Amino acid sequence: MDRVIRIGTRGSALALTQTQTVADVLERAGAKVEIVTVSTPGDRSSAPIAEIGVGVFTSALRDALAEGAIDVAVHSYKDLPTAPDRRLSLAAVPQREDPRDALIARDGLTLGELPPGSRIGTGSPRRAAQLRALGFGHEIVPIRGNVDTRIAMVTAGALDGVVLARAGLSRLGRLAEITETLDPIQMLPAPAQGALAVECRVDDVDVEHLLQSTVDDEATRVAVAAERAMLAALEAGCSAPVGALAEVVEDLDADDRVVFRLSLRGVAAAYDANDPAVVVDIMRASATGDLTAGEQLGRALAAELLELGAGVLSGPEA
Ligand SMILES: NCc1[nH]cc(CCC(=O)O)c1CC(=O)O
Repeated sequence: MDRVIRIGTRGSALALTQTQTVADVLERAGAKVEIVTVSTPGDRSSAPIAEIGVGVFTSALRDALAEGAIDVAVHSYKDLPTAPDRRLSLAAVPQREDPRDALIARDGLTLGELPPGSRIGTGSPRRAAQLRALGFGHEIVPIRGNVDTRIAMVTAGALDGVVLARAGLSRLGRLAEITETLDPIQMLPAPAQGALAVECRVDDVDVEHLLQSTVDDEATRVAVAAERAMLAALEAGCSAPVGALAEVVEDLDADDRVVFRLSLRGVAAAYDANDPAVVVDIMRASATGDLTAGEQLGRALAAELLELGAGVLSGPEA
């Protein structure tokens, strides 16, 4: 392909590094690329995400792509709304980084070592609900800002710890500051955490084929599809807490032959109808299914979580 492929990204350090990894793969495949920074309302506002809505980081990038200002958009997959954008093709999902959350705390401490009343910063209802459910008696402090800003709150002593995606810390070269990587048994990550979504225009078949043949990772795509199907089936149009993690695992079939299956774990909250931030209980469930039926597995797990009581709690008079 002779044309220069313009790859659009947000301007944060995190977005720029993850976009560079996609640009590197394309360049190694012989393509000519150029990185274009697009400013989004999510970058300009410091209001809580629950107020400004999902899609604040991704819709400006999607519009720029659909309008032809860029040819490829690289998103943090977990920031993409579940509703498809018919103007675009999700051409590639690169190999995922470690999807787990991580704690950066004062004095090298882990969650269990931080005393009751310790101030833990997170802006994520999912992380807040799971932190509370651990029963350590920590105070959850709502925060926003980029990764550097959040870590600085611990360094400056305003917080005892912050919980962040390990993948983001890895991409920014800050893994050494992690004091505990949180086991998914305690803290299930956001659906698609650690994964990127690489989009092009739906009619740009040259770029679509290039992305599919160079950047896409089949195992990641399958796992993330299951997690996102679970999320979509649980979504009631608010940013209520949902966590999910799908992994390809080895299993034995009836004849003791090794087969690969998809394991999916999920967590969802029962929350107040008037205020999704008021979480009354959280439910966990898990299931294993066929590698080719990830989305079905995701929907089945969502149904199980709803059965257990996840979702909007109706008031006594409702
Ligand atoms: N919510 C913002 C966001 N979107 C993607 C990442 C990290 C990288 C990733 O999960 O792919 C982060 C920061 C964080 O949650 O700590």
